[in-house]
Amino acid sequence: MTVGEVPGSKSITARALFLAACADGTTVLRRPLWSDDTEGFATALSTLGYSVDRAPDRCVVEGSPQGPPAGGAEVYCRDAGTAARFLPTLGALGHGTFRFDGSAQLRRRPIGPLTGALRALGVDVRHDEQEGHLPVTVTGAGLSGGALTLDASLSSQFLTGLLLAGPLTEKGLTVTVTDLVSVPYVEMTLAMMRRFGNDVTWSGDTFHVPPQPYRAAEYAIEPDASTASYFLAAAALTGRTVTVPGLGADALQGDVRFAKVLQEMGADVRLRTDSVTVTGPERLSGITVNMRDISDTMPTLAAIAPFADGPVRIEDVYNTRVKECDRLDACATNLARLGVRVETGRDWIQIWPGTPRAAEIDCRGDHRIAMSFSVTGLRTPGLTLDDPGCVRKTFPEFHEVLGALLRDWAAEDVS
Ligand SMILES: O=C(O)C1=C[C@@H](OP(=O)(O)O)[C@@H](O)[C@H](O)C1
Ligand SMILES: C=C(OP(=O)(O)O)C(=O)O
Repeated sequence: MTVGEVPGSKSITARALFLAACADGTTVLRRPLWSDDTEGFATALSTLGYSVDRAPDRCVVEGSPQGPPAGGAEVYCRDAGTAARFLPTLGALGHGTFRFDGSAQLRRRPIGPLTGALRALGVDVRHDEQEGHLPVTVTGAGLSGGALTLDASLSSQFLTGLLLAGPLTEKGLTVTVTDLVSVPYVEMTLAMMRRFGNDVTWSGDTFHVPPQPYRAAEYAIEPDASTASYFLAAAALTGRTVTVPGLGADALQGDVRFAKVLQEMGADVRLRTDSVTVTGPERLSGITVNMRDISDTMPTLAAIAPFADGPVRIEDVYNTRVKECDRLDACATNLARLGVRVETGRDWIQIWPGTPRAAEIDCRGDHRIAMSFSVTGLRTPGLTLDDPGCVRKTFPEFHEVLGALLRDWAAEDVS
């Protein structure tokens, strides 16, 4: 069964919008994601004075290499970590006072390493309420650049925000990281900067970004690999076959490696250059896996783990505690509600085989908890979600697409 409706990558759409805004000329993005996060990102760019023309299957952006055309703005980042961690650097490149705020959920998430880095570069940054959190006011006067040290152990997005802005600084930017999570997202940033004409050098812990204009581009956005994980997990759990076209071994997104995790658990996985197919085994096997690089798929694995024939242990995912919610705690609490044995530590979770019973999932407003446990629901009659709508952050049509897949499977069984 082919899932043709996996929408565009959130992370690629956000970077492409940023790069388009910084480029000299007009950029056309093909098949961007339109969801709460990326609509918020595009709206934020409009608020910053950029011309952004949105259509369902494309987006046209007029770049402004001098920084935001607006001489000041109030930018609302909604729930989006990408907007909160990328856009303040645009404010710093601009001229005027730029205030960034977000939802209560986003305000709880850390931003201090990024604002500390901007201060180290001489930018006037003020946390308006709580140090290290939104709302934040950036008084931009252009960025001269220079060298700084960054702790990216809680989020790689701090580094991406700085790298993306680096080419538009006067002297360029040198960033040395003391720790770094989610490395594939940084590789994605560098690959996309390259497509827009900039070459970052990365050696050991240090990234050097030369001052260099970005060139506008025509850019096609891949389907979202984290979103695909729910459909691949659904196949793995039910013994069915799912193919996601447009996403394969050549993908920019590290989360495509989730298919390899399913393979290690016994699924039959075909990872071609531009598609991935998963066929579920009779029974998944238990596994111990380090998900530091692909931690957005930790809840997907946790949600199918009870159906494996042995314990599933997921390690090195501390920073999932500072995502849309504390995801280690949310997974553990919800699995326990389903009657499944589970234990967590600072940066790990272990789940034992069990037979989940009917319960309501406490989504905590987190799209990934809602989508992951919807997959558990495929083998748990009576499982419900307290907040199904929270999927709007990255995939507003999730429940409809999953429902259509189930109807196709039922039709297959009849014929
Ligand atoms: O740069 C990005 O687009 C992202 C990086 C990751 O965050 P962290 O670096 O905070 O782990 C990921 O979880 C998030 O969904 C998107
Ligand atoms: C962590 C996530 O989002 P962000 O950090 O971009 O808000 C996510 O989508 O799982």
